[in-house]
Amino acid sequence: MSTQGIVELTDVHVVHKARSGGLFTRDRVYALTGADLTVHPGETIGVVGESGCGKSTLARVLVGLQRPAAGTVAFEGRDVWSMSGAARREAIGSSIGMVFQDPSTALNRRLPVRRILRDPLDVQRAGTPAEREERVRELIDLVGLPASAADRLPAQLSGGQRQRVAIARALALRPRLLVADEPTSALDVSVRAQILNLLQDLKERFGLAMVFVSHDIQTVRRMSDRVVTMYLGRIVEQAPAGAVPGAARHPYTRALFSATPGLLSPIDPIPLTGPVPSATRPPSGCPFRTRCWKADETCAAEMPAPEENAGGFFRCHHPVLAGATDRELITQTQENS
Ligand SMILES: Nc1ncnc2c1ncn2[C@@H]1O[C@H](COP(=O)(O)OP(=O)(O)OP(=O)(O)O)[C@@H](O)[C@H]1O
Repeated sequence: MSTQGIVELTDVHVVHKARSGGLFTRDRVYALTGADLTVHPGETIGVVGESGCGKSTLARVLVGLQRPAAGTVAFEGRDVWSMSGAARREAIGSSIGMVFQDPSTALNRRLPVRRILRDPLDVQRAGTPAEREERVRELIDLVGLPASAADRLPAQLSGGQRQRVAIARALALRPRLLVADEPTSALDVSVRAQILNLLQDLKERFGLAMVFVSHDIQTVRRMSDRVVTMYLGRIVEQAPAGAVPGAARHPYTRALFSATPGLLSPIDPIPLTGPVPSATRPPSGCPFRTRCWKADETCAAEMPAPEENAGGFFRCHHPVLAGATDRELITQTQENS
């Protein structure tokens, strides 16, 4: 795609101080390493990977909440971390909204919904006070809440209604991109589909781009145009969602997807053996090598360079065959173990 991205990450690294028992230690957590990602107008990117692989960190970098240790984050072509704080907040507020996992903690519990939704409009001085009131009414309607919700406190709403408020707040300033970090995982199973449908409707209605972080691979695949696979702080593959898992070349993407019931032929999943290494001491070379049935000394020596595939890329010295079936992969696994 040649259009300018809404957000563009170039070689972004995030390193945290490690904590143990609430105290900082001398260790470093390599939460994000060398991330390159461009979010184009109108597309949905799904981010998958096991717990702790850096999905939330990536989401926080994309919305300007996390300053990288190195690399650049450009919004609409402008490097946001070289801007003043006020200019950055304005650039972020006008282009990106974020929905967090748990609306109970993301919303100010002392404020009624009307105030929660007015807050971003007041901060950015968006229109006259009367226009802001009108926008609040419009937002409540947009997310399918009754008008009476305006006067309620978050605690007086259900979990699903609270997440609708959080989505309305994220949309208040008419962003071009919505970043949703596990937006349904704190909700009752019965309302998850409604929230996903709402996000999908809003995306289509306003032509929003969306970055969708989830543990639920089926949902990611259904909602997304492009799937980004993360492992231990690295983006190891990007592929068109419709082509995953068949065209995915990274063994980790294949293993993740093969463990999802209903996606591939119903045979044993490709085993992911061994523990996930610590993000404070990632393995040399390819981070996945300690769990990969194809790893050899090359994998220990160097991180694979990105290789183009199906409109995306993968980073692997020994990629799986495009289109290989589960059974072939399992056979490869057995032959190589
Ligand atoms: N503020 C922080 N201080 C120290 N370490 C952190 C901090 N935030 C994240 N980490 C660590 O960075 C790594 C990436 O965390 P992140 O939350 O981005 O992963 P994730 O894939 O979103 O995980 P999950 O799916 O469990 O939410 C993990 O090892 C995590 O423990």
